[in-house]
Amino acid sequence: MSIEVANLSFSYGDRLILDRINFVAKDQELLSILGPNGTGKSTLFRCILGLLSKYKGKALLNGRDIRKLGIREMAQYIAYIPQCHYPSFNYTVFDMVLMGTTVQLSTLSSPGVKQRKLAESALERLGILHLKERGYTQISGGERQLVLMARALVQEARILILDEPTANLDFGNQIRVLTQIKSLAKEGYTIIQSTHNPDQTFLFSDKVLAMKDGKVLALGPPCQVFSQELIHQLYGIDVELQSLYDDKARVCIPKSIIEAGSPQRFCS
Ligand SMILES: Nc1ncnc2c1ncn2[C@@H]1O[C@H](COP(=O)(O)OP(=O)(O)OP(=O)(O)O)[C@@H](O)[C@H]1O
Repeated sequence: MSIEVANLSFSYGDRLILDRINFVAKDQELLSILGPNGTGKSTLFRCILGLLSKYKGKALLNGRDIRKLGIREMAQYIAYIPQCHYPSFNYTVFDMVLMGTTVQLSTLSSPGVKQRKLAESALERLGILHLKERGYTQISGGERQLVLMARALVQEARILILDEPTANLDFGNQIRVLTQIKSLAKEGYTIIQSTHNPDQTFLFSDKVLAMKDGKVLALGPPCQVFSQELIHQLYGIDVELQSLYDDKARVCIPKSIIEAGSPQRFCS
């Protein structure tokens, strides 16, 4: 399954937010979108999902205009995890996940043994089976994010669009979730995520789209895209980019902090 965005531009009123965005995400690919706050990442997702439809250019799913897909068809292909999610009712975690299976069911039928097993195994895969009977509104923000991830998995859509999936997670869960996301891509999913962490983006992504002020600054494999200049362009921060483990990892070290550090703090 592929998502292609071609010359997509979008404005809120007369304020241009997205300016001729182009990229393709294919199956077995984890594409990470990196860019400062307010640069248009969520807006881009909302355009791709057809939640904002008055854009110029194209957003295509396997060559088809996504705006022409019905809601049900869309849910069969694309699962979306937004940045924030506030349910109005305190469903149990298990029911929240089970709701993700409804797209597989015909009208008026309810989830059965197969769907319940799917929900259990998704909770297990993400290490949150112990939360199963808890109320969704009574768990932490990070735990909720993991539940939404489980719900996206049981939807069995082959394209995942994830808006900052690790934003509220502790370091261990960030790595666990990114590892799961990466392994889903290897299994054949097409995954597009937004992120604010350059080091993790380098480590986990197959492709990176760097954007600022609604424009694409760079697009390509992390080893080609990542540079000190790019980080400076994106965030206005001077970094030293340290390459580790035969360039399997690159770590951004803010120069100003190192240069200003006292001998005591840095134990030298
Ligand atoms: N409904 C709206 N009406 C008008 N402007 C909006 C609306 N939603 C977002 N914006 C503006 O559009 C721009 C892009 O917002 P968007 O949420 O897409 O950025 P983002 O890159 O996802 O940011 P972040 O990393 O902080 O989540 C911002 O300047 C934002 O203030």
